[in-house]
Amino acid sequence: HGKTEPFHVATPLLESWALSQVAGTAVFLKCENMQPVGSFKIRGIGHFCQEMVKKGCRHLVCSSGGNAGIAAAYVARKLGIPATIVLPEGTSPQVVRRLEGEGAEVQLAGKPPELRTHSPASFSHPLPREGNASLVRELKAALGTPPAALVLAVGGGGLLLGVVTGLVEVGWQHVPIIAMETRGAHCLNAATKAGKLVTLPDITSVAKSLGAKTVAARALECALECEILSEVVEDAEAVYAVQQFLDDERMLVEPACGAALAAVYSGLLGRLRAEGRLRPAPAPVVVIVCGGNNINSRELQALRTQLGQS
Ligand SMILES: COC[C@H](NCc1c(COP(=O)(O)O)cnc(C)c1O)C(=O)O
Repeated sequence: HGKTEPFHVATPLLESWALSQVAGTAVFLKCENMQPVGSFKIRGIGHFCQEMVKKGCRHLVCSSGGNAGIAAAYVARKLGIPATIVLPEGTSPQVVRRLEGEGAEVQLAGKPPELRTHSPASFSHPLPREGNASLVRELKAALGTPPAALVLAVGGGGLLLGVVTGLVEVGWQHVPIIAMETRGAHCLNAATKAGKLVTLPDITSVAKSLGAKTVAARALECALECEILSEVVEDAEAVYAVQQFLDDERMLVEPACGAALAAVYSGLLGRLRAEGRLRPAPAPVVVIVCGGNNINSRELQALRTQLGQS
C-alpha cells in the first residue's frame, strides 16, 4: 500500500427497492458500512492520520466512541506505527477485540471522552472534512446529476462538514442536507434552535456514537447558512430503523446510523415533502449509511427489549 493512497474504499451506491417503497420516492444508499473499518470514519480520520504521519507523527492517540478508534488503529497498523485508543466504559466488547486485533493499546476512560481534546476525531480540524468530502466525489461520479436530498447522521458534525465541503467542491451546494440526530444526542438541533452553540448536560441517547455534547462551531454555521434541515428522532425510531433495515437489506448498523435511516422509516421524508420543506423531485434521495461497529444481534435484541419493541 502506497503511503499516500487513501485507505478508504469507494463504496457502493445501492438503489434500495425496499426503502424506496417505504419513502414513496427513489432512495439510494451510500454504503459506508462496507468500509474496511465498518464505518465512514476511515475517510476523515484515515486522511488525518496519514497527513500527521507524513508530518512525522510516530504514535496515534485517539479518544473515540469506537468507530474513529478502529479507523485510527487500522491506519496505524497499515503505516506501521503504534496507536493508543481511549474508549468510554461500556464500549461493545467486539470493538475492544477489534482494536486489540489491530494491534492498538486500548485505554478505558470513565465518562465518554470529550472528543475534541486530543483526538483526530476532533471536528475543528480541516483534514477530516477533506477526507469525508471524498464521499461526495464518489456520489457525483455515480449519479452525475444532483440527488433530491442527502440524509446523514450528526454527532459532532465532522461527517456533515465533510459532505458540505464535498457538495461545494462538485457544485452541488444547493442539494438539501437532512441532518439527523437522536434526542439525547441532539447538540446540532439544540444549537440551531438557540442560534448559538449549546452543550448538552449529558448524552442520554442509546446512539452513543452520536454522543458529542457540543456540535462543531463550523457545523452550526453551515446549518444556519446552507440548506440544512436539522431533524431529531427518538431512540425508539432509530432502533426500529436498524431492525427494519436489517430485515429489508440484510445489513446490521448502529443506532447512530439508524438515526439517518429513520428519516425514511419514521415517515419524516414524506412529511417534509408534504409540508413543502422538501421539493418533490424525480431525483433520488441519498441516505449515507454510516455503519458502525457498536452493534451485534444480541445488543440489537437487548435494545429492542429495552425500548419495548420485542
Ligand atoms: C462518540 O463517537 C464519536 C465518533 N463517532 C461518530 C459517528 C457518527 C457521527 O459523526 P460526526 O458527526 O461526529 O462526524 C455517525 N455515525 C457513526 C457510526 C459514528 O461513529 C467516534 O467513533 O469516535
